[in-house]
Amino acid sequence: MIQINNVSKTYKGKKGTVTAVQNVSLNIEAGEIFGMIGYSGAGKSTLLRMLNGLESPTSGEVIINGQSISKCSSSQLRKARQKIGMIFQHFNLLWSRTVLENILFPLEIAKVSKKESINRAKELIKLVGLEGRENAYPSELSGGQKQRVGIARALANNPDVLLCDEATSALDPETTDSILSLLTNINKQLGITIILITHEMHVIQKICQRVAVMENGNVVEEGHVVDVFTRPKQAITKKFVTQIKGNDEGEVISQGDGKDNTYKLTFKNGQADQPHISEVVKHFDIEINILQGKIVQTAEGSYGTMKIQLVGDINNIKEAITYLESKQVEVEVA
Ligand SMILES: Nc1ncnc2c1ncn2[C@@H]1O[C@H](COP(=O)(O)OP(=O)(O)OP(=O)(O)O)[C@@H](O)[C@H]1O
Repeated sequence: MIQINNVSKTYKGKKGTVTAVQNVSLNIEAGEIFGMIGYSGAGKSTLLRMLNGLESPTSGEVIINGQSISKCSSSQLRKARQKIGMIFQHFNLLWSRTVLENILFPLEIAKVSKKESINRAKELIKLVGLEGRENAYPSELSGGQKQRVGIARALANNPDVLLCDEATSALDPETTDSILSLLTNINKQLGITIILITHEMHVIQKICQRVAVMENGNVVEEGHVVDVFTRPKQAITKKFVTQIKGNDEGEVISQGDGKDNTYKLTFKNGQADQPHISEVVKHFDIEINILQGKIVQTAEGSYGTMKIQLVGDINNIKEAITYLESKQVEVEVA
């Protein structure tokens, strides 16, 4: 649905040229929640703004639903933007307008009739959970409520895509979670493709199916969230994953006996919820000492890692490992 083909963006300033985005190529599927994570200055905002033509690439092309955003005329771009909603870290609401009037604004620009606009705005107010606050001004709302107005306004023209620019960075953790749940519901109910940028791995963990990691204008790693979490390749990705998992693989339960029979198990795709360990104990004549373990929940199901010691006959241990692997549990010598 969204193709980012070899896109670069450079800015020329007094101090020379800054390359904000460098040769980025990504494909985002319809209906996905796709996250881009990186530290400040990594190029996330620039890349996101190229998706709705707020910035144009120095080279490369952005195609949404078959239409080249980077090469279309300004009138085509205005029309295309109606199908690409955007929400912002600082909400960008019109302070002199009420909640209802803020949501009506994009409908006025799209020249939708007054009656239809009011019906649509009321529907959206219900969708984002702001019933009863229609006539409040932004200054009378909490941060979470302001972002709900931002979301309703972004959805006014029934977009196919919603771009989220650090949409929860100004919110406390609880409000962040409620806004992320709202975005998940919108994605499920309306089938809207969501692309979000963030510097918080928690946001990626909570709602994204796939993630791209950005550093110095480049996408350095990309994949399904569970895969990136369980097998981060780049140093920067490992740092982000540490935000969620901590520095170790979980709580140390036992030190073991120091013998060379320790294995690391990785459970993915919902396998963390299955009783594989107790099955192994039941069916194979071996003992298992659990040394360390951790389970993490993501939008795509839970995954976990566990360090165990297998004690018993070597052939039984081999059979137990084969059994675990047949259940899609990854086993490696720790
Ligand atoms: N309009 C501009 N003119 C010049 N340089 C710019 C401009 N916009 C961004 N940059 C530079 O491009 C690089 C990437 O910035 P960008 O805002 O895309 O990063 P980011 O990952 O979104 O970071 P942040 O979260 O801090 O906004 C930075 O070095 C920034 O200074």
